[in-house]
Amino acid sequence: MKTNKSDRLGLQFRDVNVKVEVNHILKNVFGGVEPGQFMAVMGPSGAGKTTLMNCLAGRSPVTSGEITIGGLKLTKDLRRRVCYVLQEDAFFPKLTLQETLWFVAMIRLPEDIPEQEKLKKLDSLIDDLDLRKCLSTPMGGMWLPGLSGGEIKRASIACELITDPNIILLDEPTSGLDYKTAYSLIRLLKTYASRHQKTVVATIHQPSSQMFFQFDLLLLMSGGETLFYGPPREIGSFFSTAGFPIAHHYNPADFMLEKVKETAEVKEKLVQVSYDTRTIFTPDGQDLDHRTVRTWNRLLWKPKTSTFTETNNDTTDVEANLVESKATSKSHSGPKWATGFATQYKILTQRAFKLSRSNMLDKFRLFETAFLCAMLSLIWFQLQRSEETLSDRMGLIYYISMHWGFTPLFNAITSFPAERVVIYKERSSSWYRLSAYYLAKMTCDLPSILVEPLLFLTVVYWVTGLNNVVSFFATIGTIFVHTIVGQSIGLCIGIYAMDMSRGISLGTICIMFIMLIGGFYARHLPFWLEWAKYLAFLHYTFHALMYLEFYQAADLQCSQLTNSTKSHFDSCNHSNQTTLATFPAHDALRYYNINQPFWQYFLPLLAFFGFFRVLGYMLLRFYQKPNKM
Ligand SMILES: Nc1ncnc2c1ncn2[C@@H]1O[C@H](COP(=O)(O)OP(=O)(O)OP(=O)(O)O)[C@@H](O)[C@H]1O
Repeated sequence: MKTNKSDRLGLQFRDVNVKVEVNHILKNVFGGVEPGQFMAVMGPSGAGKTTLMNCLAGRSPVTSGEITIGGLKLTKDLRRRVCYVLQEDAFFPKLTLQETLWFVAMIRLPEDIPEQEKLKKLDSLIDDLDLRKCLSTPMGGMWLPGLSGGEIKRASIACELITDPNIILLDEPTSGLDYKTAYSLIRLLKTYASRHQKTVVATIHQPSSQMFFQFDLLLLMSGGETLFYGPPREIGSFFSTAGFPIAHHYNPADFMLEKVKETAEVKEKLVQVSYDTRTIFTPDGQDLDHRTVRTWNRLLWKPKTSTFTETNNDTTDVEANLVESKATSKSHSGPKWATGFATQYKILTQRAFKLSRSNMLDKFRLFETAFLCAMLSLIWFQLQRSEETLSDRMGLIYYISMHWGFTPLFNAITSFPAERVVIYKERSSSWYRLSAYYLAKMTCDLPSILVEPLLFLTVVYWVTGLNNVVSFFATIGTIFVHTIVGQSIGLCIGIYAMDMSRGISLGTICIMFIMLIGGFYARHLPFWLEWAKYLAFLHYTFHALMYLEFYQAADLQCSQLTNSTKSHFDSCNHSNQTTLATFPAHDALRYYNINQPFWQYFLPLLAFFGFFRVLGYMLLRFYQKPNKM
């Protein structure tokens, strides 16, 4: 990969303050890194490392201070030149590394780059990050074995490097890795930074001494302040000045982290020395002028006893960079997303299909459907068309409505929190439009949620002896819409709860409410609760299916009457026939108070579908919005 001068952008920050209410989290933090350099940010827990990284990435606002890239103030446009690899790696466990990287390349690289070129770029990145041998391994997760910790971390880095950013920020890239893997990751990043002239900043916890001296620069923080900023080899003289010389055999990283965590007096002494030894070096002896890149570049700690004075680039180079980077920044102020809506939709749909293919062919779910078919067929086998079996017929129809409304509702509640972390990460980095993701998800969920009711109805409808062919197809159509409504409500609950157990509790309340007022258990609700049935989608489906069952259906047999019993149907009571008396099926509709035409039950279902789909989108957009600049 060729690197031209304008691709070389350094990162500088000074007087960075972050206050949250009364907490002063960052206090006048400053530092800088040049292209080709690797700066490690270290400090004890709570020192403010992550807060600083969030600010440098433009994901958290600073209360005061300045962050510049190549001499330009960090703006939304320039943020695109910065990538941020988070500590948590969030991937879909079932996708292979190849599928994951392919998705990232296709969605994050600009539309005008031909696919072949995108794949070439990806190929060279795979080699740079040594990922070739595990391309066909699943990403893996808690329940699915997959990539190793080091490979996952390199995959996370690859997902960010694909866009060729100038500044690479990494939050604890080595945490959870063993010594050897951590060391080789740092070596790999350092080689990458110097080969491609990238600026790398990473927070690091407890590096080995071998790793410690790999860093070009070290920013040591404590209590939100910068204690030391300079090359790691200078840390010894910093601590010596403070009266805490580092023993030869000691790992300097361990030593400094232990020291800053010691007593309040030790910490105070270090802060004091930090201020006393702080000098700002300008090679030509000019007064410090923070407004120029020249001084930014030379803003280094210089312990008074130290001979350290040099940084990597000479001044003229940096100035040249500034001019070129300004031009580059203008040329990069394009649209917010690398790809258009149609491409995003296509790529997201392909990924969602890959993810849902296992659901569609899930043996357990197919077995569940087969078992249910068998149970219902046995219980309601070839129901007689008679007055006596009316309530059985109604029970069967209510069960079908309940099952195909509540199963997708529950599946959707649990499906969304499972992908929340991945979607959150991708949206935070503006990989795609929310609308493209939402539409793709809707499209891909359809086959997987419609296949099972189709199989189920094809068997159960005929085995139990429901109405006729026309009614069969209308029933399938109604159940499809009903299933999608159930899934839409489940999605809303899942998005709102964003947590599996909260979602399940909310879902259970919702299901109980819908079930009880749906029209089967209580045909006559108290007058003050009558309105509530209109909120239950099950009410409409149940009535629509009842309508389809008794509309233009064959007559039903009357009950055997005695002198003391009466039928619910006039035709039976007035019949002179002693055997085989029948009544018209539409009398059953009247008996159950189903007096509206079919469309009056069906249209509200469509309205439910539209309402909950829009609500789900709104919740994602405004209620579960990722943090952005
Ligand atoms: N939104 C917030 N409101 C109040 N305090 C906060 C907030 N965010 C962070 N802090 C506090 O600021 C301090 C710095 O947090 P930060 O996460 O940056 O530390 P860190 O150095 O990254 O720690 P670790 O190494 O444990 O991840 C902590 O004491 C933390 O409790």
